[in-house]
Amino acid sequence: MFTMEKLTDQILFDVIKPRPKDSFKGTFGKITLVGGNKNFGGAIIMASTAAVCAGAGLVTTCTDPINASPLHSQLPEAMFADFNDDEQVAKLVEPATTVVVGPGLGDDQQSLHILKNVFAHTSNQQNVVIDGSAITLMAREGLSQPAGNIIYTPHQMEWQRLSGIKIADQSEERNKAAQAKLGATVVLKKHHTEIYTDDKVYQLTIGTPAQAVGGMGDTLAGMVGGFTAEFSQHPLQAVLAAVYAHSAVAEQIAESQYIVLPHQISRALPTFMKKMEKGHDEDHIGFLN
Ligand SMILES: NC(=O)C1=CN([C@@H]2O[C@H](COP(=O)(O)OP(=O)(O)OC[C@H]3O[C@@H](n4cnc5c(N)ncnc54)[C@H](OP(=O)(O)O)[C@@H]3O)[C@@H](O)[C@H]2O)[C@@H](O)CC1
Ligand SMILES: Nc1ncnc2c1ncn2[C@@H]1O[C@H](COP(=O)(O)OP(=O)(O)O)[C@@H](O)[C@H]1O
Ligand SMILES: [Mg+2]
Repeated sequence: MFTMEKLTDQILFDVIKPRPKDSFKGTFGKITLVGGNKNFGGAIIMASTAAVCAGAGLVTTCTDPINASPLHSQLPEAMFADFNDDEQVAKLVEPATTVVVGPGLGDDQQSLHILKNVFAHTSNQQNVVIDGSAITLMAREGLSQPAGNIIYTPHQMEWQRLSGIKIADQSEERNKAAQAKLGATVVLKKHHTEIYTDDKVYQLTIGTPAQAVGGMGDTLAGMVGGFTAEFSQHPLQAVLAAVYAHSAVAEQIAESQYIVLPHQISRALPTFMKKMEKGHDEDHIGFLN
């Protein structure tokens, strides 16, 4: 048996620091997100919003062209590329600090083609966040894991598809063994999300059913992408901080709302992170206040 390490707000203070004065957007990483077919444009827009609001330096969204105007009307900070243009996607994937693939990608032949193209152009220097449809497609098609520091963000059914472990059988021990085989970080999303890494298993002890809303995981994928791009010196710490911040902000919003809209978490992030950069102080009664 492994003992899960419970995450605390310390992870936020460890990761979120004042920005160096001598910096520019390139200091905070480039992120390329790929997803959002004709039906699931919202997913990649939510992921991209999370990445921008988390503070990634430059954000590019590769998606179906039908999503270009909705993307820009919500988020002019993001650049757009057509996810069907293999060459352009390759050019955007290669230099990225972090690639996020899967939110709303879909699971048809076009989605599979796009995923294979992305996987062919990642490298070991990059963080690659694999979410949603990309996990489902990998499992169904038996695709090899691409190069990179791989971070999977499955919900329990996606993890069942990827690991072969039925939801009812997803024990810490079995999950850890499956993670070790993959050699990747696995963020197993649920109430009290678990993060499986090479060395340790971490557990989130915050989070609320007010988060059980479509798009909540898309938002997390964008935050994990944003944090790993921005805080790229410590990619694992960045993943843990993103998971923690996602639910900490949600809890704060849920104090006055029955449900939390995923984009509200993203929009609250700049203010939340400003509080975190100050670290603990004597007035620190709880960062939620
Ligand atoms: N606005 C948008 O554009 C949105 C786009 N989205 C995009 O849609 C794509 C498909 O993703 P997906 O998660 O919706 O579907 P899929 O992978 O088939 O899994 C669902 C199946 O698994 C089952 N299930 C069992 N346990 C579960 C658990 N703990 N958590 C979740 N599911 C669980 C579940 O059971 P049921 O709920 O039916 O009882 C059902 O049978 C993906 O690319 C995503 O990014 C969404 O983010 C929504 C907003
Ligand atoms: N009851 C709950 N308590 C805490 N967190 C939850 C709860 N239900 C869902 N979540 C969170 O919401 C997110 C759902 O992810 P996912 O199913 O991939 O959503 P989507 O694909 O619709 O964006 C995860 O981060 C999960 O931990
Ligand atoms: Mg999801």
